Amino acid sequence: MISAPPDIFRVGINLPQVMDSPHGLIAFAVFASLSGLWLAKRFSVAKNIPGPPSASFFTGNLLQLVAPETGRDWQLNANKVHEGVARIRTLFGGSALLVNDPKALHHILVKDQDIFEEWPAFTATNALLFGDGLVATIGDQHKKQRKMLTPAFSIKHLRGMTPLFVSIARELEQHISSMVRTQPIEIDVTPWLNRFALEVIGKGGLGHSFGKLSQHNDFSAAAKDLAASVSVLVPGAPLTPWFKYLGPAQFRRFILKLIPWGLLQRLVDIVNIMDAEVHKIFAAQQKALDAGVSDEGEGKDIMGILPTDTTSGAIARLLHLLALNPDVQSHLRHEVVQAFHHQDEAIDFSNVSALPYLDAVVRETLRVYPPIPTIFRQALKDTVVPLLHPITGVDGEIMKEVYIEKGTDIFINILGSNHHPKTWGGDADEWKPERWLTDLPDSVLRNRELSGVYSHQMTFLAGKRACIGFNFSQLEMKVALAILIQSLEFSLPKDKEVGWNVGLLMTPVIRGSNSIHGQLPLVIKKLD
Ligand code: HEM
Repeated sequence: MISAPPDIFRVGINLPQVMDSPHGLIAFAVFASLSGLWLAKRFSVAKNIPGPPSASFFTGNLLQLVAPETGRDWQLNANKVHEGVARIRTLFGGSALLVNDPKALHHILVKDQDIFEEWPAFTATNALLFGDGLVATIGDQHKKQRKMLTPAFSIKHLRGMTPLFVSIARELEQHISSMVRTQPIEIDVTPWLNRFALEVIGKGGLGHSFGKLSQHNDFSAAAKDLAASVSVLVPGAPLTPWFKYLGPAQFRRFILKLIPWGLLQRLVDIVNIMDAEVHKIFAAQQKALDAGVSDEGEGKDIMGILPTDTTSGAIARLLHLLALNPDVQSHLRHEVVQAFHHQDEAIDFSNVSALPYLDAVVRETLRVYPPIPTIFRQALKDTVVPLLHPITGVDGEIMKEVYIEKGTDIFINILGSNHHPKTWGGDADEWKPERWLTDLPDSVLRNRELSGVYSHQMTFLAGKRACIGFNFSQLEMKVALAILIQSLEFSLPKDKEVGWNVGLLMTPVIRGSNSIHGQLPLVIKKLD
């Protein structure tokens, strides 16, 4: 088993600390010169658009944006103070736009989606880590791959997969129940939820089991560490498109192995573990196909999608909120027990999707706490983007639209969009499941600019690159909750405070542990 050196995931590995070590300093110098060239053209971007003051010439506002403990509030406030479009500072005086205005987002993600493409650093990083799958491609190649994958996420397909989801959730419940049978105990639920989500994607998507949920496996540990490792390396992301010019994959791996930086080495290990497992899966599938074994109904055509911990993070957030709000937890348990009477076979796609309170809890959780807070885009040419809510420029001019130069980086503020007070009202920041049980305000229902694929929110984004798995993930969350909540009660540990760190994904951590390694300790009691 390959495991991470203990201090790799400490919060302290951020840009300032990297610069404290000789290796970090050399890496930073290379990074700085390349990034300087890369950013030279960006000094003039959107000068009249107001934004927060730059915190540092070297890193602008980037370290505030991704600061583990405070980044979430910073992202929310930046768009509250500076309304729907804020100019933020990036590396070496460069600028980018942080956007949450509904009309601007509609243009960027839907209407003018061909002008705003994925960040090259994002697709390049995905290509380097996972190969040329959907998340690493753009343009026609992306369109083609997406068209091939879409049927695998249809409602018809998900209906067929529901019993499989139920049986995996039941396996999870049984393992947890066996640990808490005699008395309530504290359990870190993150590895369990991660193995659950992996098994759901493995069996549901690839027809492949990653092993028993009760057993540690390297792949699941690698998947769990992946987002944390990549998040810490985000400030170096502009370098990744250059990295492919270093030579073939074998050579690049050789070069990486020479760099004595624990975090990078862990990332190489993670990629190697995933690569080996994916090759095993391909070989097994090829064998099955050669033997004429049908894969119908198991959704093996979701091949190429890497399992992520977005959904396991969302389930963790749901359990944490239920532990924080025992009344909501009891109400939810009552609804689910009434509907299913502890009988797994009573659960199907339609009835688990239609439970009003379960649905409200899930929608509100995804709105207030989107697992991915920010997504990046880049303008491929000069363009003008209209605003729903005009802003006041630095020179006092009222701006109903913003001019965006070719090459401008756009930070889609998913979090800020879901909390927009002019859309969701003055209580937008509050977690209130009951908001979904009454009529939503006109500012939501009659707002044609709210183009998110899911429930008027940006959580799964909008347009041609919106999350293809959002129905899959809804089903997974609802089935897991419906099974766990019937027989288990979740409460908070007395001696630990859980916080959620910002990164590429939101990650639960124990406050004061100084680690970004995901942990969510909950006290779990078996109900009679
Ligand atoms: C709560 C859980 C999830 C959230 C919040 C989420 C969110 C997102 C977001 C925001 C994007 C857009 C990324 C971008 O444009 O750069 C995305 C893309 C994607 N998601 Fe999800 N996702 C979730 C679960 C899933 C699941 C369970 C699957 C697969 C089974 C999945 C598969 C994908 C794929 C393949 C893409 C790329 C789509 C494309 O480029 O066309 N997601 N997701």
